[in-house]
Amino acid sequence: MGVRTANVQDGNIGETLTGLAEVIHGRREASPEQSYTARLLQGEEDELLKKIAEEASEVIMACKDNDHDHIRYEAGDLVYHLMVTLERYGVTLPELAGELDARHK
Ligand SMILES: N=c1c2ncn([C@@H]3O[C@H](COP(=O)(O)OP(=O)(O)OP(=O)(O)O)[C@@H](O)[C@H]3O)c2ncn1[C@@H]1O[C@H](COP(=O)(O)O)[C@@H](O)[C@H]1O
Repeated sequence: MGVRTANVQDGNIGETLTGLAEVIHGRREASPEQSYTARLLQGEEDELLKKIAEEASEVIMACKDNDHDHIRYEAGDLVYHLMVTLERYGVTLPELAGELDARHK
């Protein structure tokens, strides 16, 4: 596990995800030597897909430890990698929102 994020304050999830999606989209044209995100977007498909499974496992382990801060940290890793995956396969956040809204009863 890496160093956990210190002094985390609540944010606005819509603004945060929208901003992060824009940064990730911009990394499509970035140098893989300089950007981890660019490597995930432009590199081997399986490297990215393996990260989803790995990060999901880390969330599960943090939950089994019932460690609040660790769950938040690993969920951040999982959401980031999921967003890179959505970018790579062309699924937008508005589209995802529509999918979730369509389920709302
Ligand atoms: N949100 C993230 C983000 N979350 C996680 N990561 C990276 O994802 C990798 C996680 O892989 P690992 O789980 O193997 O890493 P680890 O920390 O050693 O292991 P664990 O802590 O998960 O156990 C690390 O290299 C993290 O740096 C991220 N890398 C980038 N971003 C965002 O993407 C933007 C663009 O970053 P570049 O990739 O540098 O272009 C950044 O400004 C950030 O906003």
